[in-house]
Amino acid sequence: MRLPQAQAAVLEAASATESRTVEALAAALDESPTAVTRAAFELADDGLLDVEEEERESVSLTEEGAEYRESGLPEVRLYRAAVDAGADDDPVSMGELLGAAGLDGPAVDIALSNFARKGYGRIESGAVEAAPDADPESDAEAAALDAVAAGDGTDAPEDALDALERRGLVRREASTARSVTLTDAGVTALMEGVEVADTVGALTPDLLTSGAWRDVEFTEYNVEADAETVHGGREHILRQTANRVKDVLVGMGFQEMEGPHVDADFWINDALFMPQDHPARTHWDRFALSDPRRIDHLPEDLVERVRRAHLEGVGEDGEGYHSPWDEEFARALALRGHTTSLSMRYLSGDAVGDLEPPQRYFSVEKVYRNDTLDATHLLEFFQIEGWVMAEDLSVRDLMGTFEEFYSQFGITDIQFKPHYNPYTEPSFELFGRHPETGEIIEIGNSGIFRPEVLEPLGIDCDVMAWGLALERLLMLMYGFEDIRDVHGTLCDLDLLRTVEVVH
Ligand SMILES: N[C@@H](Cc1ccccc1)C(=O)O
Repeated sequence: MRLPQAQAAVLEAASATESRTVEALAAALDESPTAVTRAAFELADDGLLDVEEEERESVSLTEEGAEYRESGLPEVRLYRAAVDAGADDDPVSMGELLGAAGLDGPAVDIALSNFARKGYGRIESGAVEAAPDADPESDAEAAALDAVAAGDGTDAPEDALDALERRGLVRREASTARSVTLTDAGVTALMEGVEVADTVGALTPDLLTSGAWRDVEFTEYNVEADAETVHGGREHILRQTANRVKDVLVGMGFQEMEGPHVDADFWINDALFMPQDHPARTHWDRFALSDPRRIDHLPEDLVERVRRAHLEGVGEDGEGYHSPWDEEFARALALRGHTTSLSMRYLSGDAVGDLEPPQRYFSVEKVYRNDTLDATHLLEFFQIEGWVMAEDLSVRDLMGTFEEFYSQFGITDIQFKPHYNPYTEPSFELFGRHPETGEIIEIGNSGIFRPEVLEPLGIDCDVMAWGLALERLLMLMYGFEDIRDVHGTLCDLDLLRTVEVVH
């Protein structure tokens, strides 16, 4: 039998009685593991070799983990120092113990937070009390560190490894281990004799520059042989969906807005008739900038008209807030909490000049909120902002627009709930049903801008507007239950690699 060089070598190095790992073969043959793997898969496809795959976990120490294995875990060092100083009888001052244990910098916090957790004692008003019966010799995490260093970390107790991983002291990686054994057909082939075919398996720079590629014989590709999975780059599903949303809205006659992520409160709130003492304008909810702290340029006339609307309202029997309105407050810079700031910039004429009805604009852009992270909230997310400016708009137009928009994503059962926004009247929240849990989740907020918003902007027709959450749309389309699977530091790479595009 004639085989390409790599396959012949792997066949000869494999054994019928003992399975050999790809790594061992690669070392013995002085070949790369990738070349051996490829040859093994090709031989397997011809029935000459069995390839066995095993998912393995490997555990290794991080730099910090190695350091603590040398010097002891900070909490263990604190405990030993405490017992030496008699803290198992009487509390001893922490400063003294830290010195004795040689702990400083970040190790101090680490020692303190793990000391109590592991039952080594208590720390109260700066004094340490050591638990007399604690036993640092049987510290499970220290033992697991030793096991990992000795190379048999995968045998260490799972909860100790979990704790070490959370502390950043060990790294756990999954890998696929492949090993091969000769099949009967492989043994027969070897006995009958294997010749190395004089073929070239891969084009090299040498072959190209010397021109030798013209004369050599190339190995046939076996496109049916199994192969290692190579994950190429791929558009993130969130970006993919954002682009689809843009296409849909452009298809519905909308133009795209763009503008700053950091903006003046004037554009984010004041132009929207949000009172300056509104709870959402406190430092709790927004990410304020300290440098630069304020915007230099605001259109003066507009500032004056917005100020008057806040104080007195608009129209003959208008009602304002009658509370002070501070221009400096309006100039403060923050990361935008919604993209309605862009709508204000466009509607005011500031972005692209004065606009005559009818007009339709949208953006699919990031917004930032100081929320508590959970399955449906992130500190930053994408908002699908949009507005339509026309004579005589009604709630029907608003609902119809959403029905048309969401139906393009296969979502046909959205629900509306009356809502309150300082800047729209009437206002509606939108809800959709989660395809997996059946739960009704909020997907957006909308309304028709109030005269108090439109009049200062110099607009005398109707404007309906909305902000929809892109991530929530994604949840409805794909059935994701935890938004952190899709983005953020904990996202599930496997899911992102394999998720199918929904059409
Ligand atoms: N800004 C609102 C959405 C919205 C935009 C425009 C009009 C009405 C509502 C939000 O972030 O929830």
